[in-house]
Amino acid sequence: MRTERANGGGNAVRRDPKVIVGAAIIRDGRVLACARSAPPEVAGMWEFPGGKVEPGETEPAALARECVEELAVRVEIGARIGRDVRMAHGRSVLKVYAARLLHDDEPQPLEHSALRWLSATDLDTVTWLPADAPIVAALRPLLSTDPPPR
Ligand SMILES: Nc1nc2c([nH]c(=O)n2[C@H]2C[C@H](O)[C@@H](COP(=O)(O)OP(=O)(O)OP(=O)(O)O)O2)c(=O)[nH]1
Repeated sequence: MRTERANGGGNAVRRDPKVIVGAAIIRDGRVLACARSAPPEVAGMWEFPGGKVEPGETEPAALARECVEELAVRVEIGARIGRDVRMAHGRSVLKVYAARLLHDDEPQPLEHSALRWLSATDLDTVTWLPADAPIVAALRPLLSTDPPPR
């Protein structure tokens, strides 16, 4: 969907919403949650790794790039999780994809203040960014309800 806004001459111009992609990296029935370190308004809230899709970039390519930049991991991108989530009064849209780690890469918190692997029963123990709520709900059935391995 596109949004309409008037330009300086009073004509309507169409502007596509900015696409933000997130990766729900799942390993052993747990999803990787990342605590934002900035900006201050959302620091300490949890999200899926990802970011803005750059011009000319596909959504999976953007996710692969962001996972290297933020976590130093290589990932395979899978199916969409949940629906498109409109943010910022429709100026941006969040799209989350399932992902799995490749080559036994281990995520490093290069840009986040903390990382956690969450099972279905752990999902509500962190405060997610508000836009992530429908994604978290859609993710829950895909995760383990088992207690963590000892
Ligand atoms: N990565 C990510 N961003 C999310 C999620 N949920 C959510 O509301 N957002 C919002 C927070 C930010 O306003 C925006 C993503 O911006 P960002 O700053 O992480 O993106 P980026 O890495 O491309 O940013 P930049 O370096 O270009 O500034 O989307 C989520 O689960 N993952």
